[in-house]
Amino acid sequence: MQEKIAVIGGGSWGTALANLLSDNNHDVSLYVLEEEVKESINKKHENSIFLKGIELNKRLKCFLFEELSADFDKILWVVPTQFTRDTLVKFKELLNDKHVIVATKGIEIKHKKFVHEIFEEVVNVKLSVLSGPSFAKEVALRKPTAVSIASFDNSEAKLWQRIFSNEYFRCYTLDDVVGVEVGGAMKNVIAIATGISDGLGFGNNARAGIITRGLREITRLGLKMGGKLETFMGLSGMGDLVLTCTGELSRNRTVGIRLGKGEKIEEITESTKMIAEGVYTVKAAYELAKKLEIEMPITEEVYKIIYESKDPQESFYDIMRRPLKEENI
Ligand SMILES: NC(=O)c1ccc[n+]([C@@H]2O[C@H](COP(=O)([O-])OP(=O)(O)OC[C@H]3O[C@@H](n4cnc5c(N)ncnc54)[C@H](O)[C@@H]3O)[C@@H](O)[C@H]2O)c1
Ligand SMILES: O=P(O)(O)OC[C@H](O)CO
Repeated sequence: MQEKIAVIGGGSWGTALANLLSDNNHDVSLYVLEEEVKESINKKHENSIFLKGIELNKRLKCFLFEELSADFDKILWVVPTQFTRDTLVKFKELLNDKHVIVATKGIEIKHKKFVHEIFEEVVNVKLSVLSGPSFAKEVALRKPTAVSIASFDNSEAKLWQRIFSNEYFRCYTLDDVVGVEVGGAMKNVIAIATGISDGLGFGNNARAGIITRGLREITRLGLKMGGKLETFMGLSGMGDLVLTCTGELSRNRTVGIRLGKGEKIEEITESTKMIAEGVYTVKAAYELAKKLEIEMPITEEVYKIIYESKDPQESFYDIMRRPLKEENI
């Protein structure tokens, strides 16, 4: 069935998903912040700022945020985490009671909330989340991709599964919103760590060690937050972690490589309009781990490298020199 869908957030991921939904013959309106993004999509069928060089479905229409109306009952949210609360407050009246799916990944620094928690605080909607190993560029190029869609209400997850799935995009449903969100947010932090390791010239052994011990940290936090163990072994857990820690398209991994090679975080973030969510999530996660008394040594060192200018090499040897322990605790 053809659906009328508003996509809010015209970065690379919002654009790629709006394009996918247009491929699925839905009537899609993409709402963006930047006038130049609107112009570029409507006139050239390309997002020349955030997804340069990829031809988009010609049926996709683009509008500015302020043009959003109450005319939609299905909404895809792809605004980066740190801007989600303020943007949501602006659109609150238009979103209440609607079917909303969130594809944003991260933890809010100010309130240390995951994105579904921000929604729960600000609006009253039927909420689902979409996450998993999915680089925007590959989805926009229609390369095969598999993701998770989670909702507290199984019929909502099934609704979005039908809307999104096609021959190049396969969606699996589950009920573990918390587990999916923790995996999606925290893999960005661990990807920065593997990038730093590679930037320092450490090898494959180090990268595999960080991925595996990183999954342990993610699982520890996720279980404490109420997520389910099996979710961390799935697409939004291990799947996205492996992709982001090893894929050359990852912005988070790239930030890490540049840090490992000695660049300062300010020069890295100022050099691009794209958002590497892990840079912000790590601060929230570091503080959350302290509050919840969870051991997260990789997260802690990434935090210190970014926010306390700690020498990356020293960080890695500090991780290695910790008291020895059993693996499965
Ligand atoms: N790009 C990917 O491959 C990918 C894949 C899966 C999930 N995600 C997640 O999707 C979310 C959106 O990221 P993206 O990759 O589409 O963005 P992006 O990095 O490509 O672009 C930056 C986005 O930030 C927006 N922005 C900047 N300032 C803003 C403000 N003040 N208020 C509101 N919006 C503002 C821009 O309009 C733009 O949409 C992130 O949580 C990201 O982790 C991205
Ligand atoms: O480019 P990154 O590091 O933001 O990762 C993008 C996606 O989250 C990968 O699933």
